Formats: sequence, structure tokens, C-alpha cells
Amino acid sequence: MWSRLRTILPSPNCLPPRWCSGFVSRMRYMNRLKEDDTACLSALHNGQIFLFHHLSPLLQCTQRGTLRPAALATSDVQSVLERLGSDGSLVKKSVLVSCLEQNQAQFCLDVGELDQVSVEEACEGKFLDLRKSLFLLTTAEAPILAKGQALLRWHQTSRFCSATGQLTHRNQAGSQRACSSNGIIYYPKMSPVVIVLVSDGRRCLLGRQPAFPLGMYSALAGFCDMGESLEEALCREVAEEVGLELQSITYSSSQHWPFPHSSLMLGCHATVSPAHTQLQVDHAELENARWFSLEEITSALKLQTPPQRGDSPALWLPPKQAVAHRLITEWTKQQLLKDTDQNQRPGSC
Ligand SMILES: NC(=O)C1=CN([C@@H]2O[C@H](COP(=O)(O)OP(=O)(O)OC[C@H]3O[C@@H](n4cnc5c(N)ncnc54)[C@H](OP(=O)(O)O)[C@@H]3O)[C@@H](O)[C@H]2O)C=CC1
Ligand SMILES: [Mg+2]
Repeated sequence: MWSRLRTILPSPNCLPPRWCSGFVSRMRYMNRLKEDDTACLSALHNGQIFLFHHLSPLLQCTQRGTLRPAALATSDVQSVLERLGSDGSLVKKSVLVSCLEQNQAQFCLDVGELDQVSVEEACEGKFLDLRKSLFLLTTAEAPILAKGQALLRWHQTSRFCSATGQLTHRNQAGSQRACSSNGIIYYPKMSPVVIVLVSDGRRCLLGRQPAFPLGMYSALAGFCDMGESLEEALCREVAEEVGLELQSITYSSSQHWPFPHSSLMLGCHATVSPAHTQLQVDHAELENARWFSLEEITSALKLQTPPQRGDSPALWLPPKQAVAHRLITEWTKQQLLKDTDQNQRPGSC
């Protein structure tokens, strides 16, 4: 099977916008801020902050009635915090997440120690659970909040050194923590997760976990075991969850996913032989898994609102911000192209 594996470059719209001018300078500036606490503090004073409250991001309503992450000037955050009785040191707990044109740095800060409603009123926004937020934001806005939440969560749960039990302390950017007694450096952790859209050439395979929203099915996913390659993890997960053997694997693209504790999702397409498509679903892992036709998927992609209890069960797909959605749209486009090619062949009607 391995000789049949092939790798492709991700499609251009999956790549970060690195070809636009200023990308190299911004990346180098961010790198300097991670290494130089004084420069980072100064960047914080002139930067922007996205606020969180117990890991839920602050969203504001736009004039068009949509929601967007609230990017607040650090000086404004500072005055709000002072008005609410917090001392100025809270702002220093911000973590660096990004950098705009002209090297304006962006940070995230959790103000969970303050009263939620008072901060919402002062900042004219609402703190909303991150899972719900991801469904409402654009694909450009969602990743910065996902990254911010993941970093803030890591700091909240990494206060002690696992070797000495002593307190760890962070650098100003929040990109690392060091043990106060032996200097061991800890970096934020991510778990590699494989996610795959399996096809038999005509249909694609989606699975459903009990915790998914009503009607939702997604591509099969699973955490990589220690020592596994991406391909090995994919083959094992598909064998475990639905009892199929993969024939070929094609890399599509990846995504940072903040749930449950920060994962790097590695997205692939895979095929199985049309002669071996009988599923043996492991119900300890999945509530259900089944093959979906192109027609079922194209109808589901058109749905605008999720099914409600009492509705006839419609297929509901993961949000646009999820790599699962990207895999499903890529497969759909490929199938539609295949159908067009076949219809245009001489002799076809
Ligand atoms: N962005 C996207 O498009 C999508 C993202 N996902 C994400 O992919 C992730 C993995 O998918 P899922 O099907 O649940 O994975 P798995 O099929 O691997 O099953 C999850 C189980 O794996 C065990 N496990 C092994 N290693 C880890 C680890 N490092 N962290 C947590 N659990 C681990 C846990 O079992 P136990 O507790 O018994 O040890 C857990 O309950 C999910 O967190 C989900 O959010 C899934 C689909 C779409
Ligand atoms: Mg799984």
C-alpha cells in the first residue's frame, strides 16, 4: 500500500498569506518579541488585546449585526481594568498571538478574576463560549481566538514543574515557561490528531459521536499514538472505528484546533476499494458511521441553519472553520469535476 501513497501541496487558499509584503518582517518581529521581554512589554503597551473570561472570548456586534472578536487598544483595556478595581499588573499576563501590518502586536488576556458583566458593559461586548463563537466568526477571525484560548489554557494548567513540583514562570510573550528551581523550559503542548475523509470513489464516509450536535456527522478523526507516523495513525483509526483498510492517502491541509486541549489536526483524503466498503462500526467510539452520496453532501452544504429537535433528521456538517468542512468541500468539488468530465466524454449523453 505504501507505494501508492502520495502527497500533494495544500491548495493555495490553505496557505498563510505569506506572499503579501511585510510577512517576513512581521514573523521576525514576533520572534524577537518572544525572546526579548522588554521589547514585548513595549509592544504590549502599543498593541491590541482580545479579552477572555474563563476562556470565553469577548465578541462585539458589528453595524451589520454580525459578531466579531473585540480587538481593544491596550490603553483602553488598562483604563477599564483600573476602573473595575484591578491593579495594572493584570495586563502583563497577556499572551502574544499575532502581529498586524506596521508591526502592531496582538495579545490575549483572561480577565476571569473580574466580574464578567461589568467587563462586558465597560467593553460593549459579550463573552461567548469558544465552540459557539467558532460557528459565528469568519475563517479569518476564528484562528486567532483559538490560538489565544489554547495558550491561555496552557498557562493556567502549567503552573508547576512536573520534575520538581516548583512554580514555573513565563516569559513576557507567554511562549514558554521555566522552572524556578532548575530552569527546565516548557513549551506549549499540542496533540497531533489525524482526520480523514474516506471515499469509495462514489460516496464518502462520515461518522457521528454521541456528543455531536443534532444531525451532525464529520470526517473520522483520532489522536496519534506515540511513535506513529501520520499514515500509520490514519490506517489504525479507520480500522479501529469502522473496520476498513485504506488503499491510498492524500494529504490536504492542517489546522490548529483548541479542543479538548489544543490539537494539530492533520487532514487527509483516503480511498478504499469499492469492493470492500462494508462497515463494522465500533460503537464504543462512534454512535454511527455511514456512507453518504454526493447528492446528500451537496444538499447538506447548502443548509444555513442547524436542524432543531422535532425536525426530520437532516445531515448537518461541521462549521466552515473546521478542517473537516474543508475536506468535505474538496471531495465534493472533485466528485462534481469527475461527473462533468464523464458527461463530456464522447458518446455520453
Ligand atoms: N476540526 C475538525 O474539523 C474536527 C476536529 N475534531 C477533533 O479531533 C479530536 C480527536 O477526535 P476523536 O474522534 O475524539 O479522537 P479519538 O478517536 O482518538 O477518540 C478520543 C479518545 O482518545 C483517547 N485519547 C488518546 N490520546 C489522547 C489525547 N492526547 N488527548 C485526549 N484524548 C486522547 C481518549 O480516550 P480515553 O479518555 O478513554 O483515554 C479520548 O476519549 C477531538 O478532540 C475533536 O475535537 C474531530 C472532528 C473534526
Ligand atoms: Mg475518533
